[in-house]
Amino acid sequence: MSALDMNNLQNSFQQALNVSPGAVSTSPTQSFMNTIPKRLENFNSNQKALKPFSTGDIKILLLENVNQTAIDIFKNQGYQVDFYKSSLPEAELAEKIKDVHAIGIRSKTQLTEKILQQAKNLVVVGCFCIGTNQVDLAAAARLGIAVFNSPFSNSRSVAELVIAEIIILARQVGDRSIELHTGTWNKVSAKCWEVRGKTLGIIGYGHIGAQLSVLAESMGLHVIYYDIVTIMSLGTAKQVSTLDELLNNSDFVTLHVPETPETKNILSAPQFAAMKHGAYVINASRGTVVDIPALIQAMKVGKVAGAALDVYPQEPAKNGSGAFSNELNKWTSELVSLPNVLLTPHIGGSTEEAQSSIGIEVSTALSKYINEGNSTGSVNFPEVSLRALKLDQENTVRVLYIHKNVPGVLKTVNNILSDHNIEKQFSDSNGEIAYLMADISSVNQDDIKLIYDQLNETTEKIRIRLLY
Ligand SMILES: NC(=O)c1ccc[n+]([C@@H]2O[C@H](COP(=O)([O-])OP(=O)(O)OC[C@H]3O[C@@H](n4cnc5c(N)ncnc54)[C@H](O)[C@@H]3O)[C@@H](O)[C@H]2O)c1
Ligand SMILES: O=C(O)CC[C@@H](O)C(=O)O
Repeated sequence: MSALDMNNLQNSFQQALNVSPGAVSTSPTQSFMNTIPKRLENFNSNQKALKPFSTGDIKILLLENVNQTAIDIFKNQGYQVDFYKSSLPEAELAEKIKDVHAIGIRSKTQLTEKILQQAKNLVVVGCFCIGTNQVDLAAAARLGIAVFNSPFSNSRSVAELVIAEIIILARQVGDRSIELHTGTWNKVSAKCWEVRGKTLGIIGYGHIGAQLSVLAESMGLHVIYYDIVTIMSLGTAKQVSTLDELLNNSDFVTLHVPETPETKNILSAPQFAAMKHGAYVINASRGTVVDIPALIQAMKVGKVAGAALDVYPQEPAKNGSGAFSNELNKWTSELVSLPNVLLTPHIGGSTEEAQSSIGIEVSTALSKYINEGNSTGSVNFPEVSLRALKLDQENTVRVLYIHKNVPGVLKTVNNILSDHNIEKQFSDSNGEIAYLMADISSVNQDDIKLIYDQLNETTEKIRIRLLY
């Protein structure tokens, strides 16, 4: 197809884009055509650089100080990048997200259904972290918005922090350091312990729990773990069948579970009562999993001898003095007054290594989804991908059709596509939605307009994207 044809097609689809914003990504504009030589350096010689339209049209909003590696990768794709070091207040987020095609967040930004419904052009969300509880995944799927995260790039960082905290709590290093910073020399060994031979209880034996298990055993700790699924143990770690069994037998209890309705206050007064006297509690998962007022009470009576917290029910939107206060969590001043309490500002995954690999991993996944429709690794979409189109496949269009997962859709869609030459096709479903990807060859400008118009009339469509 000539560049002139592309332009004509672009213009006609631009009207479509205006009529149903976000319903279609159209052919590349002339600006895209001019950038093909540059883009080809990213692809092997005969792979076609698939773009929804001129990448200069793609707008990406990055919040919460997403790593520079991601900014570089998106800019290298030619996308427009709008970057903020912090999360945004809801009203400002609603304004900024209105016309972007992709948004990158970390753990603070809440992408509710209400916010997502206002993002008319949004096709993809990147959680530059592990947790995805901050996104209404089901609502995103219903709106045809794919969500990607980084499933384990910061697991090691969290595990190393927890190992450090086990020792710091057992030796009361935090208090000794604070005392010495203020001139007090307090050389004591009372209630200070080696960790070798002690028992670490891990609640949630996933990526982080397992990493921690190996590190803990190398320090001479015995490891037991509780999980809602049966998981093969590493080393000599043992899975226990109830949470109570873990609590009764652990000297250190650490939480590595996601934020779910079931994990809310998984440690509260009854659980603290079930613990060994003088046990230690570590939480680097989500702030909602520990009932902190109950923890404070357990510490006041000596049942819990120390605690390390990296996450909190409410956390500041950005760095700054005075940000962590009773206004945010009413028990703050009580918590900070307790001895042997180690508080960190959600830095479990905050290492150069973790943030750099997360930036690369998630930005690459988003770029592949925007440019090729590849949803492999998505946390809320069917995982669909097709091999890349080749440069010599110039009259081929890639159809991306996200639809309600109801019977009869594939028949309708294939009736539309089978009037043309379907070179390859793949579809899969996941809960309420399904995703079909098809490469249609030997098409001209009229064919593509017809395919779009016919698909756009189907009642089950959620979102259509056409890529060249
Ligand atoms: N502090 C930080 O900076 C930081 C960094 C990374 C992850 N996190 C948090 O840690 C959590 C865990 O991370 P991960 O990568 O190990 O996740 P993961 O999904 O690999 O592992 C979570 C484990 O918890 C188990 N689980 C779920 N519900 C449970 C329950 N009710 N009781 C017991 N076990 C349960 C799961 O079966 C799974 O094995 C993430 O969801 C995230 O919220 C925090
Ligand atoms: O980097 C963050 O803000 C979140 C880190 C962590 O909680 C995660 O979910 O990976």
